[in-house]
Amino acid sequence: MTQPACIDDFEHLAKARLPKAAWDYYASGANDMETLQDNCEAFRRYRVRPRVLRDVSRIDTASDFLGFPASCPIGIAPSAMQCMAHPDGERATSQAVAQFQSCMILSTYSTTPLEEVVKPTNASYWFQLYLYQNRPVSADLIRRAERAGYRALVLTVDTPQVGRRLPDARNVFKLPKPWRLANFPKEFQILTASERAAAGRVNQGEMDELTNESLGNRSDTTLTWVECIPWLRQVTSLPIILKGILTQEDALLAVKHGCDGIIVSNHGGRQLDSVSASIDALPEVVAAVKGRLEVYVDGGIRRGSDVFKALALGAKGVFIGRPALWGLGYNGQQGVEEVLKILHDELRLTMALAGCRSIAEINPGCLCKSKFVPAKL
Ligand SMILES: Cc1cc2nc3c(=O)[nH]c(=O)nc-3n(C[C@H](O)[C@H](O)[C@H](O)COP(=O)(O)O)c2cc1C
Ligand SMILES: CC(C)CC(=O)C(=O)O
Repeated sequence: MTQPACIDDFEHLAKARLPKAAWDYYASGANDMETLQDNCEAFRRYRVRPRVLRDVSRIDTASDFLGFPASCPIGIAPSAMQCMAHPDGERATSQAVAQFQSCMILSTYSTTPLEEVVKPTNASYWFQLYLYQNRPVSADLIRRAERAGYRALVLTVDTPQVGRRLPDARNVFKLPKPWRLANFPKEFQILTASERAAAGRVNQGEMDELTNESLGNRSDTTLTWVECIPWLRQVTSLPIILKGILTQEDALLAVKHGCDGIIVSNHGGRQLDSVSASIDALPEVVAAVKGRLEVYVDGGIRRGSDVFKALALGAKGVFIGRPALWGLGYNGQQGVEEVLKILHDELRLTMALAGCRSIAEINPGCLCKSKFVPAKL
């Protein structure tokens, strides 16, 4: 292949370059990976209803993330440990997003300190948060994110425990040296198998170690609506986005608790296997919130036409997870830029061929459902 021409090409190129354990960590979903597969297939059950003869000589993809302008409504979802994909890791992703003027959500489990990721540009940076039982640790992360210039906090709510990803269990996955979870001091780092043995712990695989017991502080499995959102409101004035909402019931609770946004997401099929594809959960969430907060979606977006479909179903914007990691693994910053550019170009072409000249013109009437799901060529 001389030049990658679509997102799937980046997947193949990155796979050929990355060590197996890193590839498996990025690629895998939970258990039988039904949701992972459905995230992509569900887009194929929607068909576009194109309008013609509408002067599509100028296509405008300008959008915004929480009011901050963006060149198009495609942002980067938080994914942990990006230095395994490329030594420049999160820095490279950030540079690409800055060039592209869109939005990057940085994972708590970044392999680059959060302060070194934000660029002085018009791009938006949001910080993804896992809350720990040891709340001062979380409060400290929030204050650092505020000082560094992050514009929103994204609380991931679908991960009270980490889903079981079988390839990681088989590989006994651990973050390879010299990389570290750069937002935490040394005592929070992941133990190696021998360190675990020395500490007398059962060797149950690194992912279990990483989060269920993890970081010396333990992810807080006791989180509830009534406790954690008011706590967040008390420690920060940044907008709060909940990531991992899949039902109208929880969407309504997000509205009730004064959240600023929702990301409809199943964590890229990595948490509870057999939940709905995110694009299938989107309409009920959009209908429930009735415009009272911003609704974004991630999961399975591999084409500009997928972005178009998500917007038609009411998403304010979309986030991509693995495609950015593939671009990064293939060619660092340039690879992520190419991934964003291809999706942007595809979105623009879809809009032109569907007769939509601006993001505002994309609406539910642009889509219909199809029972026929074409086989992937
Ligand atoms: C390797 C990997 C690591 C991830 N790490 C995080 C994380 O640290 N925090 C988080 O909220 N979501 C995390 N996610 C989930 C993504 O933010 C996003 O929901 C998902 O990747 C979207 O699906 P897609 O990969 O099909 O685009 C991760 C996903 C992947 C693939
Ligand atoms: C360390 C993990 C919990 C990060 C994550 O969210 C993931 O791997 O999906």
